[in-house]
Amino acid sequence: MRACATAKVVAWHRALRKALHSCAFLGPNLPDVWVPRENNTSPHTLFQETLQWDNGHNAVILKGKPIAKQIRLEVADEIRRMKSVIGKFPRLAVVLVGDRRDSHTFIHIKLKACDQVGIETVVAQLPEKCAENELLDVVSSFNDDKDVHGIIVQLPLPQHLDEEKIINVVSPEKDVDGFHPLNMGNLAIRGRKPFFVPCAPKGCIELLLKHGVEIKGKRAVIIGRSKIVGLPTSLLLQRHHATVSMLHAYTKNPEQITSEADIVIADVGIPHIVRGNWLKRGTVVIDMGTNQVKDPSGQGFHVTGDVCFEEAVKVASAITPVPGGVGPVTISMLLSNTLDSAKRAFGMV
Ligand SMILES: NC(=O)C1=CN([C@@H]2O[C@H](COP(=O)(O)OP(=O)(O)OC[C@H]3O[C@@H](n4cnc5c(N)ncnc54)[C@H](OP(=O)(O)O)[C@@H]3O)[C@@H](O)[C@H]2O)C=CC1
Ligand SMILES: Nc1nc(=O)c2c([nH]1)NC[C@@H]1CN(c3ccc(C(=O)N[C@@H](CCC(=O)O)C(=O)O)cc3)C=[N+]21
Repeated sequence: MRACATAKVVAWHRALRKALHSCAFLGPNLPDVWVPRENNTSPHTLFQETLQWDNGHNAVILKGKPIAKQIRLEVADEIRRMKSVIGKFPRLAVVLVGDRRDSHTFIHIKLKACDQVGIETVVAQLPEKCAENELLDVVSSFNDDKDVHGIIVQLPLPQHLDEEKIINVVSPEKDVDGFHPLNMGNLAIRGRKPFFVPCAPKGCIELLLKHGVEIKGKRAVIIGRSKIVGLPTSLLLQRHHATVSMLHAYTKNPEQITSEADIVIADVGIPHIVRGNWLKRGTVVIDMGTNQVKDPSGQGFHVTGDVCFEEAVKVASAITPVPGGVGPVTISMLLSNTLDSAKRAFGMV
């Protein structure tokens, strides 16, 4: 009886592997130099729009939405086949503490995207003043739940909670954010493969590659060194053989350093801190900033980047918009990481 059941499972897995064979891109994916997905049916020009100025300057607008959409279609397709062959699907656990309006917005975007591709979600919402042990227990219970394949703890956490302690408790094999020190450490060491690479940096590299921007040998400057974006982006760019400089709050004359860069990546969280005169003519600008600022009317909010787009677009050869640049690709990478995790749990890779 047991042998028969085992044979059936093996047959399922074989069938699923076969069914997935044509879609190689979503497996655990960190060669030393990360290549873009194989399903490259659309030339990168389809994702672009070029703005032309009277003085002959052109700037390509590096749109993220079409890239994000393509990834989502591919993820959805894999999940559909997974469901039909083995009757299983990925599940993501989302932990949200407190009531920050930006965290609520980001979680809403993530849950909606999961729903669209067939990833089931389970949300644990804790009050702002929750005890650290309460949060640790929630994370541990998701670690122990074999039907949960990915866990994210939305950051930042309220001040009284020790962020590092919480991140350390997330199982590295379910850490679809890629923030656990084991995953970050393996990303930092050349030749090693983390289970997961953080989503925003992955989105940034995907965007550059899909738009045909050469990284190897280029001078990249990252403004900001956070564990979510700046640090892992620097590690990924180094895997692609860029020469990377990191700028931070104590950097003197940042504009002088950025003006020597071929690629400038902003991850500060200060609206429009990067001005046109910080940039070399022809540079490529990736704006990771997603800052919610009040509308002039005082009624609502809108999202703006760390780069003064109106100035930068007149100098750069290519630039991401905010919104509609890296953000949507980041979300697609979360979907892709969650699918990878489920495939690993189901023995599909
Ligand atoms: N598009 C996407 O997918 C994502 C976007 N974001 C966005 O990125 C932005 C940054 O977020 P996050 O990384 O979490 O922020 P953090 O606050 O964690 O990090 C900000 C970084 O900016 C540096 N910094 C602060 N002030 C200056 C300054 N005047 N000059 C140079 N560097 C400075 C800090 O330096 P120091 O280390 O010295 O303090 C720090 O390293 C936010 O707008 C966020 O919403 C975040 C994640 C994903
Ligand atoms: N554990 C954890 N993981 C994260 O990945 C994480 C986090 N905490 N805390 C906050 C930051 C921020 N972040 C973004 C995700 C999507 C957009 C995004 O989709 N932006 C849209 C617009 C968003 C809007 O309209 O508000 C865009 O740029 O077009 C932006 C930013 C992930 N983060």
